[in-house]
Amino acid sequence: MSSASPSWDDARARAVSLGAERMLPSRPAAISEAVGLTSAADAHAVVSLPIADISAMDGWAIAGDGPWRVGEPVRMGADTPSEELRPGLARPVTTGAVVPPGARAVLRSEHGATERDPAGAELLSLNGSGRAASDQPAGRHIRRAGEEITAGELLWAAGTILTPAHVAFGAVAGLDTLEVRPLARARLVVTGDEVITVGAPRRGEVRDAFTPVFSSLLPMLGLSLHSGHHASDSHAAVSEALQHPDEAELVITTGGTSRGSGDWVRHAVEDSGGVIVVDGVRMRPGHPVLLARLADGRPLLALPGNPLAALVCLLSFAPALVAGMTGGALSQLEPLLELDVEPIEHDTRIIPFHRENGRAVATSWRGSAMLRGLSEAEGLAVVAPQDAPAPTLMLPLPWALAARR
Ligand SMILES: Nc1nc2c(c(=O)[nH]1)N[C@H]1C(S)=C(S)[C@@H](COP(=O)(O)OP(=O)(O)OC[C@H]3O[C@@H](n4cnc5c(N)ncnc54)[C@H](O)[C@@H]3O)O[C@H]1N2
Ligand code: MOO
Repeated sequence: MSSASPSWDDARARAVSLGAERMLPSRPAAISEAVGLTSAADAHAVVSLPIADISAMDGWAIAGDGPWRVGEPVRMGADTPSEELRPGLARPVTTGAVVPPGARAVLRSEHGATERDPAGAELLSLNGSGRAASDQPAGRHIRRAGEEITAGELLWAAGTILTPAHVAFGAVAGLDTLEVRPLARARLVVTGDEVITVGAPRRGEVRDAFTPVFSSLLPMLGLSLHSGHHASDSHAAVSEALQHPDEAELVITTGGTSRGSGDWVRHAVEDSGGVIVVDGVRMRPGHPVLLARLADGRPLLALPGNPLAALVCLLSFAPALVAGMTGGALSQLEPLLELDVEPIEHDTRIIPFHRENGRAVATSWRGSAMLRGLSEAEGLAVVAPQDAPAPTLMLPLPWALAARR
């Protein structure tokens, strides 16, 4: 970490700007493929919801006062009733059926009873519970056309990350294709001569913590894993890995960020014509993290090798890069009340926490090489430094909801 290292907040803002230099091009996508992508344009309802006045209950559309003479059932589908329902008439409807013009209300099936008159016509009257409920004021159980949204109204704004709820809403409002920005593809470069990828490590080795999780973790952050590489701890190997041309829009490295004899990322960036944009961050863990613009213009997020530090930095800065690349912004973090952690002087502390009896408790397993605390965590507490006091915030874990039942 150099003396010019930014605060955690400043580094996140710089990551957004770095990403915005390489905004992803937009493309049309089928709505069924849009969850997790970013909307590149404002989206508008094609139809009003509901599209017509429809019944909210199974029962009868009624006009005037009862008893009512019962006509043909209204059928579901595009063949909608056009004939005026005159006072004294009723037509059976199911939930969602278009009510005929002239209908005053829908009488739900529990509240009416039918019988045949001597001439064989079907007559509908309120039954006991219908009379007790006095349930037929005008408009009762009719969902009015456009009561949720009208055709042409905004569904969501450009820059929105599309959730299953957006996609379901867009589908019922008549959309088939959306203009989106796709997931940015990341090239992952894991460095370290001691890092092994299978089996139990021997003394002096460590098992790679990152390769097994990045392919599923990156999509939770708006990225996809384009390719994974393992580079040994040499200037040549790390330089080659950083300069390798491919379709990835950004590069993520792990390890080799500090200033030891085996740490080559900083040199490899600079010697190949890249520019370090953030040289360490005033945060613990994770202070050696780097952000750079590679010689070919692609952003680089260089994560420290210690596993907790690396994942904390990934969760801190990858969403910021993605926000920049997709024309979005970082959302405000929620305050995390009642967490008892001492701030430190200059650095933001980021600590996994879980809840015990409803209270947030910081993990004891908070060492930057430890994953034990993170594996039990519900979120990360972001504790502002003493020299810039601010409320403790919660950085969500993207997998936390999926881990609950
Ligand atoms: N003289 C100093 N030494 C260190 C400082 C410092 O400020 N001055 N900072 C320490 C901190 S904090 C961190 S974090 C690390 C960052 O180091 P690097 O990014 O250079 O990472 P490495 O040295 O390559 O590895 C650190 C540690 O993590 C293990 N590791 C690496 N890759 C993996 C992997 N894929 N899976 C699991 N574990 C991994 C590696 O074996 C080391 O134990 O620097 C400190 N030193
Ligand atoms: O900053 Mo290091 O990342 O504490 O482990």
